[in-house]
Amino acid sequence: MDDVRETSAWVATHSSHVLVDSSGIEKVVENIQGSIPKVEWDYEGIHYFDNGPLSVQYLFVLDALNFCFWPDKDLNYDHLASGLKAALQNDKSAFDADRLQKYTGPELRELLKWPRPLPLEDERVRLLHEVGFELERNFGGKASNLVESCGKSAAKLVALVTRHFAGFRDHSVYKGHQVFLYKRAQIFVADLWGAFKGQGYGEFYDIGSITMFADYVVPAVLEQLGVLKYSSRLANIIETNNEISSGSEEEVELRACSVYAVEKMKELIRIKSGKQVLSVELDLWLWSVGVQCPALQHHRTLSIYY
Ligand SMILES: Nc1nc2c(c(CN[C@H]3C=C[C@H](O)[C@@H]3O)cn2[C@@H]2O[C@H](COP(=O)(O)O)[C@@H](O)[C@H]2O)c(=O)[nH]1
Repeated sequence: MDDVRETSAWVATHSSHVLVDSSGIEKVVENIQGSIPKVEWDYEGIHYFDNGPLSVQYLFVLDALNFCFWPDKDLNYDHLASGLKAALQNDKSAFDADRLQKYTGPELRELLKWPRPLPLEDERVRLLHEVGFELERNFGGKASNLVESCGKSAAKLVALVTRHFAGFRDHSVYKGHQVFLYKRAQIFVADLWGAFKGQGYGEFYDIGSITMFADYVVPAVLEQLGVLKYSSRLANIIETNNEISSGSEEEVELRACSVYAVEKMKELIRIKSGKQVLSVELDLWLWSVGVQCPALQHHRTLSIYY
């Protein structure tokens, strides 16, 4: 994803609140000695997988809703992944394109067995409708057709998803420049690659083109590792759990600097050890470290993008 890589680098070199510290990157790379801890996709055992097109439909619905869990302190990503899995096991047609277009907020809550309104519930429902509608209109109702039309190219799939599904168009304007982060579109590709183990619907000859997924967990991990440094004002906002608005300089810098830092880390691993790791692999390692550390404080932005 050249757009993501290039525009994130632009932010990192013009940033005012977040600094990517190259000595922090060097320390991390030294510590891991050329091999990042291997984290298996679905190490938690929470995702639906049957090795067929229904798994693709599941992952697309999952990533359409894969954002903003923190406003409910008891809700997290695991609830979404396992809730959708149970819903599908219970009713194989639950994610058919026509059904997706009809869900209401209370029905979605019921599907996930969540006892109260979900954060940004109206947006979640709107995005489900969009997925159902666009899949039906352009892809015969099936996410597997969308994937098949990309000729095993991750970059093409991200481009196609962001072209057809407005909710996946994760971008901002920063200091007058358009910045692309495409977190949910890219994680959909990574989820396919991980779930299908690089085969079938998960085979992408250019999986190396995907960047890390700029969410709210990985930036916090990078800060803990000394890779990101925050201005004292930004550090204070995060420590006191104050919200940061979507599209603000601070928010775009937190996300874009994370993409840039992971790209730099990948480059340094290659230089030091000759090993070619993928941003997807670095991301899953960093993310799994973050979610296993409940005390880690992350930035809080109300956003449909992550
Ligand atoms: N960078 C990055 N961000 C990720 C994921 C995943 C899940 N990936 C699955 C794929 C295979 C594995 O087995 C994982 O289960 C979720 N998120 C983001 O985290 C946040 C949720 O945090 P909390 O509220 O604490 O649950 C939220 O922004 C969500 O969008 C990832 O892999 N990378």
